[in-house]
Amino acid sequence: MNQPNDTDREVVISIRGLRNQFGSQVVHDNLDLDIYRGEIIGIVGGSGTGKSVLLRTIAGLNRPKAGSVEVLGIDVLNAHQDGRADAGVNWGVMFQDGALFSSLTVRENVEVPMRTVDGLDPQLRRALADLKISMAGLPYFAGDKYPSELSGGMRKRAGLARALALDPQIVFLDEPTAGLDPIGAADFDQLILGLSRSLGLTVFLVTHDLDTLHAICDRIAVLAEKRVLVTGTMQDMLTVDHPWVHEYFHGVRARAALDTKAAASGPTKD
Ligand SMILES: Nc1ncnc2c1ncn2[C@@H]1O[C@H](COP(=O)(O)OP(=O)(O)OP(=O)(O)O)[C@@H](O)[C@H]1O
Repeated sequence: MNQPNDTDREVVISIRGLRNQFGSQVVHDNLDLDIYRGEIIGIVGGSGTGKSVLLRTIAGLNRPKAGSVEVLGIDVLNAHQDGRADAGVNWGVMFQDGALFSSLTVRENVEVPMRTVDGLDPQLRRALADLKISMAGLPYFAGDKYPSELSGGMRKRAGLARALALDPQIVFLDEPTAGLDPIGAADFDQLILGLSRSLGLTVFLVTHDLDTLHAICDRIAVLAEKRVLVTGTMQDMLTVDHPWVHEYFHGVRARAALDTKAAASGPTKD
């Protein structure tokens, strides 16, 4: 279910024939996926279908058994060290709980990736970290706080600030709205949408959150049967004849998410 102009779009992540296996458990088998520049793609699938493993594989944190993963033209599985480093600075990862270093302040956490940049003046590094902290929607004083002093939502924003540290072209977000209240989740969605549109960021978003899919995702990729079963818009998903996909996009929670979206769009004209 490709969009009509998919062939004209720049592919920034290309996955072919991916196989991930742990012991006898095959998680992905012959998985293919293309991701386009500037899009927000939501990765959905039942529990254990390998959404996080896919994220980790693309980000070079998990070595697959077979297949190819190209990010921004670099073969990340076989790139020599320099090539891998080049690709690495072009993406940032935000894990579910922010995965911050507890012994460092938020600012110091955001500065960690920046320390890989040779010759960066410490004062400038600090100022850049403060910029990322405010881009992630945190108040100015958050930079001096330790992760334990922040709410869960603020920790996620701090994790996002760190993912943005090196001005990446792609960000990987693992269930960014999990554990947030509905208002906090909606705010986070809008933050991601704003960053993607203003910076041209490509966003790879693992989520279970139907509101997020409705609110900000340009495309959705469904993981099932060890591969990407289908990709397309939310509208496309409603027509997919597969038991899990049908239940997910037509179930009670899906209807509630549709109602939320309709309410957010305001009254329709007759
Ligand atoms: N390092 C690992 N070693 C062994 N098994 C693993 C490893 N990483 C993931 N798995 C297994 O791979 C499967 C897919 O895991 P993954 O975390 O990607 O699922 P998921 O789709 O993100 O699930 P959920 O929606 O519940 O978060 C699971 O059965 C998990 O136990």
